[in-house]
Amino acid sequence: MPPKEAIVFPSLEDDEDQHYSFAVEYTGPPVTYDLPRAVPINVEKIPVAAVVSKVPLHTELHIPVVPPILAPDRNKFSKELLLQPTVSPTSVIAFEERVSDDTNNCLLSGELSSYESGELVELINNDDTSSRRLAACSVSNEHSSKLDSCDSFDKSRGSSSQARISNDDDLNQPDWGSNESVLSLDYPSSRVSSLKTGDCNNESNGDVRRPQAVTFGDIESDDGLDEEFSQDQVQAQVVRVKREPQTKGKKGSCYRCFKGNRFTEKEVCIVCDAKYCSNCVLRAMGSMPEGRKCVTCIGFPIDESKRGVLGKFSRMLKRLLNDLEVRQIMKAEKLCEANQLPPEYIFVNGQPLCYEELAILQSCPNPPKKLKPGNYWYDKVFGLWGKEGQKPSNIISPHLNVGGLTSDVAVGRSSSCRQPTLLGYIWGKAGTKLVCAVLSLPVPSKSSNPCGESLNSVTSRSVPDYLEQRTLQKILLVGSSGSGSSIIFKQAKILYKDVPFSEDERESIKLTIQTNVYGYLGMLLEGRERFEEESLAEMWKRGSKDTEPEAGSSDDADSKTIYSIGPRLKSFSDWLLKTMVSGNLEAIFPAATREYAPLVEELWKHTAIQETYNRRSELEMLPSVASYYLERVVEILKTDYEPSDLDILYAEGVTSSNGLACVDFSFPQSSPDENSGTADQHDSLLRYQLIRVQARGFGENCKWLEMFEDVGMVIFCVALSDYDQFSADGTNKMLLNKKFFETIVTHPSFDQMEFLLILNKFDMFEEKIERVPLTRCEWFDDFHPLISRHRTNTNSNNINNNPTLGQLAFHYVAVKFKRLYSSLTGRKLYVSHVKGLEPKSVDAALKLAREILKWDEERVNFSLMYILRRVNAQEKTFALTYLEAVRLCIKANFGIVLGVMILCFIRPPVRWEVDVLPITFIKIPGFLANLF
Ligand SMILES: Nc1nc2c(ncn2[C@@H]2O[C@H](COP(=O)(O)OP(=O)(O)OP(=O)(O)O)[C@@H](O)[C@H]2O)c(=O)[nH]1
Ligand SMILES: [Mg+2]
Repeated sequence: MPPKEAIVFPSLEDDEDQHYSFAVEYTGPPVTYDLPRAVPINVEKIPVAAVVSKVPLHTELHIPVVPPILAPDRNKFSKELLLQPTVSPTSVIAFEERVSDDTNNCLLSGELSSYESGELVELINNDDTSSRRLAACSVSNEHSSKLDSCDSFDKSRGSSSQARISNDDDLNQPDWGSNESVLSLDYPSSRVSSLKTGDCNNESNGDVRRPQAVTFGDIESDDGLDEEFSQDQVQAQVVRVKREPQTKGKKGSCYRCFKGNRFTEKEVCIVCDAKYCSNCVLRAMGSMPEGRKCVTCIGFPIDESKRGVLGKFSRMLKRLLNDLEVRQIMKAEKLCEANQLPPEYIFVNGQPLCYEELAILQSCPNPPKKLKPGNYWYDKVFGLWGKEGQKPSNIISPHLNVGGLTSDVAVGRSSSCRQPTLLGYIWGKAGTKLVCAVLSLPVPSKSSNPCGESLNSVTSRSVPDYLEQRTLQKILLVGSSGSGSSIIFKQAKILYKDVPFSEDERESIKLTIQTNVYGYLGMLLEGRERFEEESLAEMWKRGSKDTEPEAGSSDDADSKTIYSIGPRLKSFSDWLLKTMVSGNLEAIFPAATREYAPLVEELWKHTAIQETYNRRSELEMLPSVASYYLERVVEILKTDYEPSDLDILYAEGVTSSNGLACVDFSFPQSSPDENSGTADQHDSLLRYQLIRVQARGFGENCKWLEMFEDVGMVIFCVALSDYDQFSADGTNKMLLNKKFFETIVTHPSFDQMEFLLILNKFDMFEEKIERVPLTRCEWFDDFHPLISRHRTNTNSNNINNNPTLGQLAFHYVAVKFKRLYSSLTGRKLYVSHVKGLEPKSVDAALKLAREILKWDEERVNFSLMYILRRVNAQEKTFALTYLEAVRLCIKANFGIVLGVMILCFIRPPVRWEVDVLPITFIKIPGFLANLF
């Protein structure tokens, strides 16, 4: 019997007929009737002292003092079933089960006092994610004695039980109470009050043959049990026993119907390895709240050999269930608490981990990959990680407070990997890279860089900074609200990431989209009301003018227009508008999608809404993307809706509006037919990081801007279509953009920084400029384009011969910004027009950003890396200062000549001149420079 089922019974040699009750886990077939529920309590939060029954307290009576039960040490105990003393031989009073898992609410608890023997009780976990069924049973003294002597229970340890039932004779226990009192421990008094104390004490009660006394072994009490809880014993307890299947037929057959052979397709329980055929699997596994487990295995830890299959569905499940169900089950299987890796299975430097340590390990920037139970060694200084007795398998984040030994000992286990700290950050060095490649040794990822940070001196730290810059180029994307920065960010994800959005992201984006769609619907309903009022007013006006209202025509008929809806839809519409106004739209999800889908469908198909939708251009609040979703409103508001990449791209509110979002990517290699060379291949190896921050995210006076001074360039995003828009205080939005642009480009953090201005929403701009003059914005009041008479096609792309008005206006706006930038910084601004909704357009703009970075790099590349390779550690400080001066000169557009002059004037060591000067005049191709 596994320890969790250990039940403690008193020795009752003296009374063979005595009956006692206890709770065991119910393992029979599913029951058809509703089970009474035992409500959980969280004992951690309610330290409860013992409740003493209403015994007449004699002065000489010695009442045992029971300390409050503290939270169990989760490392010490796996599972224990605690039995409270029974009062009546045929009823169970109370029990509780401790489950050692990684939650704080690890206590299951219930009360069986009112249940008959054999009756089932559903035991609910505190977080309501799992429940257990227990049967109240009664056993004879004989059986209880057997249970008492059961192997799995080591009475002397006292650890498997919190409460022990005893008879009068067993008085050699130190803190046993009076033979007249009944105590209950770690149980709220309110609940304990259900104990029929009278029953316990009243000897005249026929049910009670003998008064009972209880003693309690507190988990962490210091009442002499400490020695008993030796470390070894505690460790012994955490060995989890593999659960055996309930039934087993002939070899290869289904464990439930006993049909089939080993070739029959079967689904396997990840706990007990029971195999079920497709006819039985759903019956045997139920709704699978913890994935593929028999109903009776729910709550049990998985068989560790099956960890690899967690979350990987079988073809059988896919056939039996729909996609959504399979995904939910797989998600639960991977993420539910019961299936998480038990920390005590992982030994690091000889010591088992505790929950906190495992959490640290798994959440560090560079965690071990595919962590499995076993013995590992970990070098805290270098972050080397490997299986005990083997070479390092990868480099994880260093300085994690996990495992037993210091790094010295750990390194001793694999001395070949030990490196003196004096070497500094060695991973960037070509030699190290080569050695690692030859010996198949792991190399730390860039994210595990803290290692380098903490080890290096100030001078040597600059070296990897240069190298780092060359491998991960950071690009800051900024723009004021509505400029389209988040759409560009999302486009980058979709364009350059293999998996742009994770399952979880998609799930939350789905809710966002559905909320948005309700919002758009609300705007339509608002518009409908307005249009209805307008047409009614018009009707009445016309009616009073043209004809007298016909005698007998009802008021109702008069007050109907194409925008009118029936009372039922009207009340739904009123409710939705009210919810929107109160800002509670999010609160009605996800129930809304289920409950209101039919109403939404009816509403959408109604002529009144369709007519309103036809006039959507008049609804100012309705964003242009709204129609994309409203066309598919019925499909989107269904529960099984799965957003496509395009849906996500168009969705508003997906990237946090004031927060920071970043994505790492490489530009994919161009297709073979495109003109690609070695440089292009090289580019696909370079990593870029796009960091998107919205204006609000910089805080007051852009105080957080300093955080981004290590970026390689800034992309500033402006919506071209803002020129005729005004903010709430009446300021033109283009002027607000201009002001924000000035703040950013003149910020000291971005001194000498390259800027690319993206003039976004070019599609809207081209369309709008035909209707609304650009001069609507006072900054553009001198825009007087010469328009060719031969201009026939407004969308012509032939910008040189016959530019469209939109193109002319774009150039004008671009020049305005360029002049502004030049006047503020004395530098050149790069500008690109973009249609944010078109991937190609965004791709072109981001590739332009890459080119700008490259030009910038190449200008600086001439000698820096070359010099750095040649100097020794002492010369490094001087070298770096020197090179920085050259770099700044070049960057500041003083030109190469000046850079070289400085090289000559400052007179670096002679051998540098010999090495460097000749190369300074040779442009090192980007890919060569990156090898250094
Ligand atoms: N027609 C058109 N719409 C665009 C374009 N770029 C963005 N939009 C839409 O403009 C709206 C605002 O774009 P976002 O990318 O969310 O703007 P933002 O800079 O993130 O601003 P906030 O969302 O306010 O933080 C969205 O509805 C986009 O779909 C474009 O080039 N053309
Ligand atoms: Mg946005």
